[in-house]
Amino acid sequence: MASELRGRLRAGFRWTDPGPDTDLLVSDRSGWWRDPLVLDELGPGLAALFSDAEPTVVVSPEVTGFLVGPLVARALGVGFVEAYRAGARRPIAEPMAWAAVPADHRGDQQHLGLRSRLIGLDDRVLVVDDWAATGAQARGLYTLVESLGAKAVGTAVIVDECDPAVSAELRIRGLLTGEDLS
Ligand SMILES: O=P(O)(O)OC[C@H]1O[C@H](OP(=O)(O)OP(=O)(O)O)[C@H](O)[C@@H]1O
Ligand SMILES: Nc1ncnc2[nH]cnc12
Repeated sequence: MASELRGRLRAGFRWTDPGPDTDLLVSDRSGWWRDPLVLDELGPGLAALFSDAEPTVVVSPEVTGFLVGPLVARALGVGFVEAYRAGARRPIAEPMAWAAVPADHRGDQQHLGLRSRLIGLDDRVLVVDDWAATGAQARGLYTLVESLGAKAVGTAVIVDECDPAVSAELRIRGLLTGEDLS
């Protein structure tokens, strides 16, 4: 099952050239969501990366994390909590906890926040996202959930292109590496 899922993820991914203003290619992940087999298998596939960790809740950053995180929560039989990027929308009128995110793969500094009543002292949090590049989102979310007394058990991503030392430090596990998509 995992190898079929990996094959579909590789087949559904494209690097896109956005034009002459930049040398950088951008990732087109839309083929993943368009493939019913990927939608069906992604949650169980990512959940299996942490079958040993007994998470009690999944936390994901907006915006692509809001798509992937609930699939994993469903597979684990646990709930899902949204982590919002500061400034991306109107303020949320409920008590929030915030943490700074170190500069990410774009070099941007951000803050991520979640509704503080949704994470408890006994929670074992699995961070889920589509991609880890520098590990900045994972690092920021660990700071955030640990500020609420919870434990961060690790981060499950579709693509892990972090330096291996960073992946090991942050307990990031992925279905694909950057090389799988080159
Ligand atoms: O490991 P890092 O350096 O933190 O990078 C990983 C983040 O980058 C992407 O987010 P992006 O800003 O492209 O937003 P998206 O959710 O809209 O795809 C991806 O979804 C991760 O959240
Ligand atoms: N979606 C993405 N998230 C993080 N790093 C990337 N590098 C290229 N595409 C990316």
